Amino acid sequence: MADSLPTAGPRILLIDSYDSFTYNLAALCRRSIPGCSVHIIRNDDLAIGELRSLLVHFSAVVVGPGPGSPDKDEDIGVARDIWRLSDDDILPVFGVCLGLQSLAVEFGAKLHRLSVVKHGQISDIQHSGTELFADVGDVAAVRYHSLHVSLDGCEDVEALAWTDDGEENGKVLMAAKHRSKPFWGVQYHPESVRTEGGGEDVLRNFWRLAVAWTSKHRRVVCPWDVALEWVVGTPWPVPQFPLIPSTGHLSRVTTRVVEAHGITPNAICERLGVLDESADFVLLDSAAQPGRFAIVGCLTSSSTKITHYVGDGHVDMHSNGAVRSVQLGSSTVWDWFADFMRSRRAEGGVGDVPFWGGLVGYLSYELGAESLSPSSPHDSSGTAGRNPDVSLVFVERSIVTDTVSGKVYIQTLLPDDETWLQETSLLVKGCCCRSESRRSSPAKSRRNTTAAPPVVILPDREQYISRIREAKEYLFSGESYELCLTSHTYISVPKAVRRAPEHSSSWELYKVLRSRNPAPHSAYIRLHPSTLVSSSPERFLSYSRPPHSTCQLRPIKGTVRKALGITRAVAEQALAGSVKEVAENLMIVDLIRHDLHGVVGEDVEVKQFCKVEEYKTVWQLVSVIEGKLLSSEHGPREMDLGWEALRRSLPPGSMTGAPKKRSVEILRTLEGHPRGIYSGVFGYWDVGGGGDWSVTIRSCFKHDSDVVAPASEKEHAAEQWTLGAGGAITALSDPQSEWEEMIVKVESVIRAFGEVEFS
Ligand SMILES: C=C(O[C@@H]1C=C(C(=O)O)C=C[C@H]1O)C(=O)O
Ligand SMILES: NC(=O)CC[C@H](N)C(=O)O
Repeated sequence: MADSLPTAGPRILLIDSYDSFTYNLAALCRRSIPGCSVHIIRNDDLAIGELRSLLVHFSAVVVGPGPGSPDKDEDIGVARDIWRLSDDDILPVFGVCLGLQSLAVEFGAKLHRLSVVKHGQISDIQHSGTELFADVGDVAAVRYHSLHVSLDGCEDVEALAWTDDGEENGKVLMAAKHRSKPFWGVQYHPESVRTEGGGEDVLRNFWRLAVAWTSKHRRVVCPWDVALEWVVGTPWPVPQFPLIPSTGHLSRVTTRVVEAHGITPNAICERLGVLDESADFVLLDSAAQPGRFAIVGCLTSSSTKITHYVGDGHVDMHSNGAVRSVQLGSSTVWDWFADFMRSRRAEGGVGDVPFWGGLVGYLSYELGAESLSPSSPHDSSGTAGRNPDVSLVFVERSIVTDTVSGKVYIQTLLPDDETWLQETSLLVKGCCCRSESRRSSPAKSRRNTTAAPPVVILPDREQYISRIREAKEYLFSGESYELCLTSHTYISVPKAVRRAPEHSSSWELYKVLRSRNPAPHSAYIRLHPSTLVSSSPERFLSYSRPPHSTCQLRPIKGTVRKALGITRAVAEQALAGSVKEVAENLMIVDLIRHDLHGVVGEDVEVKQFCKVEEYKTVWQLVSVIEGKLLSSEHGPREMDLGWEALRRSLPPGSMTGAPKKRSVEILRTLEGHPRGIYSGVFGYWDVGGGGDWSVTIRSCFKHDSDVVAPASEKEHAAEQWTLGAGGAITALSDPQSEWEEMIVKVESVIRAFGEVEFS
C-alpha cells in the first residue's frame, strides 16, 4: 500500500472480462485522462452489491473487451449491472467491444453474429464528428469481434460511428451513446497499437463528456481511502510484484578470455563429455542470426538440478546422485526460484557476455497454462514417465562463445577455481585445431548397424482438419480471436545394436538438426529424464541485466516455406502483404503489449512490426516489443523483473492465441492431451539478473523411459521422440493450408532423422 500513487486526480475503475488487451486499455486511459489512477478488477471479483458502495470513490468506469457474449452472465459478469445503476449511483461509463455490446443489448439493441468476423483487421471508421468524435479526424481502427449490435427499434441508444464492410457484413455499428445516461462505447479497439485516430482522442473526449456530465449533475466523487485498495487493488501501474531485498552477499564471477575464431560449440561440447549419454548436459546455441552467443554449461556431479511437476507441492533438488525434496509450502514454484536466485547473485563478469552462470533448462507449457487456468487435478498416474514441468540446472562453470568477435569466455562462480580455468582454457584452445566427432549423421551411424529407419507417426489429417473447423466455430461465436492449434508427431528410432562405447544418439541428432535447420535459438538440453533438441527460431522473452533492465519479446506469426522462387519479395507479399498474416501477428503483438504492461507498467513500445525475417527453411513474420520499468522504479525491484515477466506471460501468447485464458481452455479440450515441453520455453536466468527464454518449437523431446519394446528385446527397442507443431487458426484460415503449414514445421525437424518411414 505504501507504493500507491498520490490520491489526487481522476480515479477510473476498469472492469476486465478476462481479456488479453486490458492493460493496453489501462495504458491508454493513463495517456488520455490526465493524472488518472486506474484500478482493474475482474468482472467476477465483486457482486454489484459489494461494488455499488465503492463507486462513489470513482470518477468513471471503463467496461473492457473480452471473449464470449454480452448476454451470458459468465462472460460479462458484474459489468452488466453497471448499466442498471439507479440515478443515485450512476456515473460515466465507457464500453469497449464486449463493453459496448453489453451497453447496447441492455437497452434493447439486437445482438448478431458477423457473417465475416473481424479479428486483428483494420477498418476505416465513419463517425458523427460529435461527442466521442468531436474534433477527431480520420479513424482507422483495429477490430477484434465476431458479434455486433444493431440499433433497429432501440430508442435509447444513438449511433456515433459505423464502418462499411460491403458485401461481407454491410454497415456495422462502431460507436454509440445512451441518449440520456452518461454511457458511451466503441466496438473497435482504441487501445490497439494499429488503431489510428480513434484512440487517445476518443478517450480524451469521453473524459471531457464525463467531466461535463459530472458537473451538470453535481455528482461528488468521495475522497479515496487506501483501505479500499484491499478490495479493488492498488492502482495500475504500480508494479504488481513485491520488493524483496536481496541477501546483500554477491559472489564474484571469474572469467578467462580466449581468442578462438571459427570454433564451434559442438567441438567444445564433445571435449566436455556430451557423448556420455548418461550425464546431464546443457547447450544453448546460436546456430544462425540473429543469435550470437552459445552457452555451454560445464556440469559436474555436484551441479544442482531442480525439477518440479505441476500440481506437486515440492521441488526436487538433485545433486551428487541424491535427491532432496523441498516442500513449497505456501509459496509458488516461481517464488521458490526467485529466492534461490536471490541468494546466488553475482557480479564482476564481462558486461557484454549475457550469461555468467545461473539457471539453465526448460519450463513446460502446462506450467504457464495451469497458473492461467487451473485444469482438473492431475490423475493418479503420478509422475512416472512424465517429463518434469520445470527442469533447471544451476550452472556454476560455463563457456560462452561469441560468434561475432570469435572470443570464448570461460567463467566460474566458484572461488579459487584457477585450476579449472587454466585447464578449460587449454581445452578450448585445443578445440580450435581438433575436429568434432565424425559420426555426424544418424543415417550414417545407422549404416554401421542393422537398425531400420525411424518411423514417423504424423497427426491424423482428418482429425486435425476437423479440429481446425471446431476452432473456427469458437472464433465465429466470439469465444476467441485466434487459436494456436497444435498436435504431436511421434518418431520412433530403432536403437543401433552395436554402439561405440561413447555414443549419444540424441547428440548426433542435435548435430544434424543444427546443420540442416540452423536456428538462432538452437539448443541441446539433456537433463535426465528429459532430453530436448531444438532448432527454435523464436525468442519469447529476454531481459537485460539491471540497472535499466529491458524486457524484449519477439513473437513470430506468419510462416511461409522456403522453396524455389520464394524470394524475399514473394515472401513479403505473402506475409507482410497479407491481411490474414498481419492480423494474426497484430493480435499477438497486442496480447504481448498487455502482458508486458502488466509487469513493467507504462513503458512498452513496439520496436518492430511485422517484418519478414529469413530462416533456413522458412520465412517468418516477426514483431519486437520492448518494455522497461520507469526510472523511478529502477533499483532492487529490477532484480526480479525478468522472472516476474516470465511468470506473468507464460505460456507464450504466440502458442495460445487471444484472449489467452479462454484460448488455453478451448485448446485444452480441442487438443485433448498435454503439450508438455513443446510450446513452453527454454533458456537461462543469469546470476547477474539477465535472462533469455526461447519458445520451444521446431524441437523434439524424449523421456528416458520412452522406449518401445521391452528391454529384453534389445534389438527391437526404439527411442520415442515427440515433436509438436501447429499454427494460428483465425477465422480466415483455410483448413488445408493450415494442415500444410503444420507439416512444413514438422518437416523442419524431421529432416534431422535422415530417411524416415511414415507409418
Ligand atoms: C505453433 C508453432 O509455431 C508458432 C506459430 C507460428 C505461425 O502460426 O505462423 C509461427 C511461430 C510460432 O509462434 C510451431 O512451430 O509448432
Ligand atoms: N473484443 C471483444 O470484446 C469481443 C467481444 C465478443 N466476444 C465478440 O467477439 O464480438
